Amino acid sequence: MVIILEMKTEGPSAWNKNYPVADGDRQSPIDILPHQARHDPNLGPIVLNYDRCTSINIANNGHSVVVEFEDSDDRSVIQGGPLDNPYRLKQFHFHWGGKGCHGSEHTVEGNSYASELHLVHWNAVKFKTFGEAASAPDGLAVLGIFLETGDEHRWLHMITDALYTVKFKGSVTDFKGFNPKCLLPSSLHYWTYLGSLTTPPLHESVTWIVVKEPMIVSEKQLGKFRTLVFTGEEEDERTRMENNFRPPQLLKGRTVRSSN
Ligand SMILES: COc1cccc(N2C=Cc3cc(S(N)(=O)=O)sc3S2(=O)=O)c1
Ligand SMILES: [Zn+2]
Repeated sequence: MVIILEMKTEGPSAWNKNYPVADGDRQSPIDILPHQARHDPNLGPIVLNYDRCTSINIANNGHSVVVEFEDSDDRSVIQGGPLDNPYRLKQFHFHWGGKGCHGSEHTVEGNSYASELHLVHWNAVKFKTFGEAASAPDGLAVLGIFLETGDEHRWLHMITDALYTVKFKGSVTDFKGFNPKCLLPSSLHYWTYLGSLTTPPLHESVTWIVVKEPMIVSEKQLGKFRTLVFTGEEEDERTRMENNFRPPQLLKGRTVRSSN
């Protein structure tokens, strides 16, 4: 008798088995309804001080491609908007779909974008380490930027040209001198709400700041993200890295505020 144990990696709908917080009251992402967002005149502009940021490496962590930053001091921070103090840039990564499909995590009136960039920052004023901040209600601030397909993005090639070096899960290569400010759209008007990490451990520790204006990238540039694989080089399988997004979660009475 042959017993075949199919060890399928379980998707977002099964996360609540190992992470009960998946069914919590402030989960992310969400569907944003602009007309139901509360315009809050007290919400100031987002201020990004990235001029002295220090990128370290680019990696494939088996879920996404991540660029890590030096965060031992306040050399690159986000502040203003809904934040009470500066939050340090730790890393950024992307979520995307399959060919021709959409892959953003947040949606706007039920509409997805092709992809979504997350710039992850932590509250080093209140917490000693990123790990401590990542599990505290006011520990993280993630700036979300939608990616829409259109013309080629003039600076995104600096990332897509490096993707072949991190094709496999667990690969890391040097990635110095990159400033993510070059990826931002011209306007930083935003929606903000209290939410969570969108992948396990799904900690409800994120003040989300979702920028309204998408950055425009070409289909060709986006296609390069799909040359990555979820699997390690030593594994037999080569599972294309795509559709690494969590679908929208219940709002559960939360208010989304709009900068204007
Ligand atoms: C102890 O907590 C830790 C320690 C190390 C890493 C993480 N993370 C895991 C998932 C995750 C998901 C993010 S998203 N898509 O909402 O922007 S950001 C992020 S993380 O903070 O890097 C948490
Ligand atoms: Zn993310």
